[in-house]
Amino acid sequence: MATGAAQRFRPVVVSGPSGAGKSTLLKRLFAEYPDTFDLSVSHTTRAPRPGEENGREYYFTTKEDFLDLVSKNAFIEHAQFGGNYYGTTVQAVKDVAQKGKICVLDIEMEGVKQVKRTDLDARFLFLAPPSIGELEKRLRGRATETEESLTKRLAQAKNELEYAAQPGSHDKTVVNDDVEKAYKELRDWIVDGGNFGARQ
Ligand SMILES: Nc1ncnc2c1ncn2[C@@H]1O[C@H](COP(=O)(O)OP(=O)(O)OP(=O)(O)O)[C@@H](O)[C@H]1O
Repeated sequence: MATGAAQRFRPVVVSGPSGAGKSTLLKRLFAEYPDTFDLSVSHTTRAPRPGEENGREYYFTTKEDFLDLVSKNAFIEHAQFGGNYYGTTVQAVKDVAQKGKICVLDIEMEGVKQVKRTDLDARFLFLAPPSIGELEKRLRGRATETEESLTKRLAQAKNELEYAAQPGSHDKTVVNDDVEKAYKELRDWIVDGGNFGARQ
C-alpha cells in the first residue's frame, strides 16, 4: 500500500477495554476536527432500512458474498448479531484514506492484532483506565451492563491490560484519569503537530 494517500492518511487505531472512555474521547475529537477523520463503512447482511444507502451507512451484502469475503481474509473483524453478519474490511479502511481522511478504528485487542496482520500501516493508541476498580465504577455508572456482562468485560479488561503491557503492542498509551488531560494527550498525539503521523 505505497500510494501517497496511504502514507499521508494513516489509520489510527484507538483500543482499550470497554469503559475506558474511547467513545467519550473520540466524540470530542470528531467535534473538534469535523472534516479530518472518518469511520470506515462496515459490511452487513442485514436489510437496508428506509433512507439507508449502500456504501454510506453500510455495504449491504448477501450472506453468500459476506462468507466469500471471510474466506478471502478480507475482514479486520467480523461478528454475528441477531442472525446477521457485520464486519470491517481492510478495503473499507483504505477507502477512507483515498477520500483524504484519516480512518479512526475504535476496536478491542483482537482487532488490534488483526490490523497488525494487514498492510494498513496504522498507528496504535491504547486508552487505559486508571485502574480496574475505577473501570468497574464507570461501567456501573454508565448503567448499560448486567452483572454478567460487567464480569465478562472486567475479565476481558485484564487481558487487554496484559497485552498492552507488552513492549511494541501500541505506539502510545494514554491513561484516562482526568478526562480533560486524557483528551489533550490523545488529541495531541493523533494530530501530531498537524502531521497526523504521515510518512514523509
Ligand atoms: N476520565 C473520565 N472520568 C470519569 N468518567 C469517565 C471518564 N471518561 C469516560 N468516563 C465515563 O465512563 C463511561 C465509559 O466511557 P465510554 O462509554 O466512552 O467507554 P468506551 O471505552 O467507549 O466503552 P465501550 O468499548 O464499551 O463502548 C461513560 O459513562 C463515560 O461518561
